[in-house]
Amino acid sequence: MSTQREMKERNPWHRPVTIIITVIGVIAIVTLVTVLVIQNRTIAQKYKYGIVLDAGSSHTSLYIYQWPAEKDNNTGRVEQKHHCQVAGKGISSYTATPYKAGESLISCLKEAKENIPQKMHPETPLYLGATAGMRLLKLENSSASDEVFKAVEKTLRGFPFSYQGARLLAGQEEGAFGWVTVNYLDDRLTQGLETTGALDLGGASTQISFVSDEYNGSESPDNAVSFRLYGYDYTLYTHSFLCYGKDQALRLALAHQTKSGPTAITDPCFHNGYNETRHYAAVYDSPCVSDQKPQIVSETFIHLGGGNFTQCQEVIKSIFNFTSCRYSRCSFNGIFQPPLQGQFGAFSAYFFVMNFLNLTDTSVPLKTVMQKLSDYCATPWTQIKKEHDIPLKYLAEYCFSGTYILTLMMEGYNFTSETYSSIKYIQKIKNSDAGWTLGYMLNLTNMIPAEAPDSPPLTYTSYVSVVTVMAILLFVIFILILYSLWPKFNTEPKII
Ligand SMILES: Nc1ncnc2c1ncn2[C@@H]1O[C@H](COP(=O)(O)OP(=O)(O)O)[C@@H](O)[C@H]1O
Ligand SMILES: [Ca+2]
Repeated sequence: MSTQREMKERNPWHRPVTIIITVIGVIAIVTLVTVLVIQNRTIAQKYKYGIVLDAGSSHTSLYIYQWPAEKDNNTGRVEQKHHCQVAGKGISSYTATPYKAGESLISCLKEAKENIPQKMHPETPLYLGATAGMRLLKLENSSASDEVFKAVEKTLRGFPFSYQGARLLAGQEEGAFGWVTVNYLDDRLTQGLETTGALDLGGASTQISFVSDEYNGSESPDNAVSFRLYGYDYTLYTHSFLCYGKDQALRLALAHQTKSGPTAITDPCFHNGYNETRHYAAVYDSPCVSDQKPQIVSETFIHLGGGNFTQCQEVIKSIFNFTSCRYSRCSFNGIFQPPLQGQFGAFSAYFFVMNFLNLTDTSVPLKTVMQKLSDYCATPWTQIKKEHDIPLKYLAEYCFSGTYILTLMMEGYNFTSETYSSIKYIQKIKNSDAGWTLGYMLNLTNMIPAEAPDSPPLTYTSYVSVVTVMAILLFVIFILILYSLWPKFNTEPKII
């Protein structure tokens, strides 16, 4: 009995005061860690938003981006939250009724209102950028393009967002912002890693953008875009070929085949059995081909399919001009291009077309890719129609588009069977679409700083772990000190 009492008295853990201190200590640590975690999480859950409308030649898309509010103006990841495809054609097709170009955007803007918390609407920037369709319209009829912009602006101003303007993007901007998007999403810019080139194929224009050690902007300065991003300097080579998007390239190919004004053509880029009557006026209704219009023999011609990949390649080659180059080297049409360098991301129509054709795997030898495409082009139209349930207008064009893509890359840009594997067909990177819109918004909101921002030395997880471990350690030390002093505490009451 007395030994038990002695032991109890010697062991401080049996004293109520020790138990109370321990409980208080544990509560303190739990509270500290909980406060840390909750405090940080509440901030991280608050988002800011931005909206960009991509008014392309074939259609308009609305993108909503979001980023954590406290990482504003910092390296915080901006990501795509929502995408809405506007019904109908691109805004440049509404020349006869410009107000309808504005109206066409309403349903996507309403969707945007639903996808962004109401209290954030007034501080959400809203941008519209128009590309090659509007570039062509401006060339053709500049007052019509002004009317379309006015109509679109009127609609955009009618929404509660912070309207930042609707404008025509220059080809260099379209190429450069596509490059920024790809490299931002791949996290190459903050790290100063070797960048990825960007290949964008639209309906009316196509862009190529990459960094080459052999290009500093002195030769053909129009192709240079210089940036300082996160403390690293870049001089980008970029070029946008107007009329070489896949829809205008098809017009160029048709124009080449109807030079003499025939009543029928057998087009090797369309399937055997394909047979459509086309109006000369419709084919030549674009500034890309209007000057090549033959003296009209008849109003229409019959467009027949020949289904021959090799001959299709020859037709497509003839829409490129390789004869003149006043620089050290050129891609085509006398446009300077430095040697290709590094990896490339090929997006928008590059992806749609190659994905449809099941040809996105670039580790497959180019010869095999060409053989598969050749087989596809040689498949009769009746069989193609049976095998695929998509609108016939699009279905008919995949042989042409696939052949155009390979010819543009190999003959136009000078990729080889060796460098073909440096191309990756991409649609999205980490859930955000590859395209110029994200880069455009990052630039206009100053979200990519020129200098590397001062980042906290620890990541969030390491920070919480260090604080927790330190708190526990301090508590243990405190208890040990208390324990070592305990005999003194105990002796006095014993004497009494
Ligand atoms: N699912 C798809 N399959 C094939 N082509 C597509 C698909 N979706 C979009 N496209 C094509 O991608 C191109 C997009 O071009 P767009 O951005 O509208 O023009 P631009 O960039 O020249 O202004 C168009 O040729 C359009 O037909
Ligand atoms: Ca586009």
